[in-house]
Amino acid sequence: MQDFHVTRAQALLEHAQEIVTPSQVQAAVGQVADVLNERFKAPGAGFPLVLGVMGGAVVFTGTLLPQLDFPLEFDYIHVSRYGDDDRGGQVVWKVIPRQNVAGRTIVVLDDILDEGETLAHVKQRLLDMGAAEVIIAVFADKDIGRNKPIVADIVGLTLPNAFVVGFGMDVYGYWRNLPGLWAISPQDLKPAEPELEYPVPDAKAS
Ligand SMILES: O=P(O)(O)OC[C@H]1O[C@H](OP(=O)(O)OP(=O)(O)O)[C@H](O)[C@@H]1O
Ligand SMILES: Nc1nc2[nH]cnc2c(=O)[nH]1
Repeated sequence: MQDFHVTRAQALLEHAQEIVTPSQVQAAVGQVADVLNERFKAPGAGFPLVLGVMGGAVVFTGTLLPQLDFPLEFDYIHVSRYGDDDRGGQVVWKVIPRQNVAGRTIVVLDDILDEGETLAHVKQRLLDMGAAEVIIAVFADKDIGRNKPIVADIVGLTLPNAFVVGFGMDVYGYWRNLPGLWAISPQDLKPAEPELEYPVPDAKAS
């Protein structure tokens, strides 16, 4: 069983292409830190609650936090839309915000803004809970060639429209630990579900 995972993980990486080197990754995180430090350096800029969106943001969050030089409070939320798949589905909350967010400035950290469904949902939930301001900072924004339901306030780097792994991002649970970013070969992604030609009859009717 363990051999199966090792072989599968290695095969996925063998066909993948490195698109962002580890040093480019670090430079992008540094840029996000600079923008946040500038934003919160002024006296009276506030005491933000920084929320990392687990699990993908774990590496981005851990790399960024020590580069922030202003007083902050940290916690995490856990939301998933992809699970172990390479396509998004419903947004599933695993850990909701535990700190009181009412009246606070919240900085949300996530690894990637892809179709934007996850962060649009997160932002709306925080605003519904009374957050005064929600600043969205993402390590990467994917260029998907169409409008998204949310725009990030701070972006480390922009990625081409490919399924990427590394720096916290996984493919089928593998390779969150890579220090650079790799584009998975389309041949290794699951084929799309075929469109149904006929509607499935409702089992409860009849
Ligand atoms: O913009 P979207 O299309 O909504 O996708 C972006 C989300 O997808 C990833 O999470 P995922 O659901 O894969 O969970 P994970 O963080 O545990 O990997 C990533 O961490 C973002 O939160
Ligand atoms: N690993 C990974 N997770 C994602 N979630 C949304 N887009 C992506 C992606 O390109 N890679």
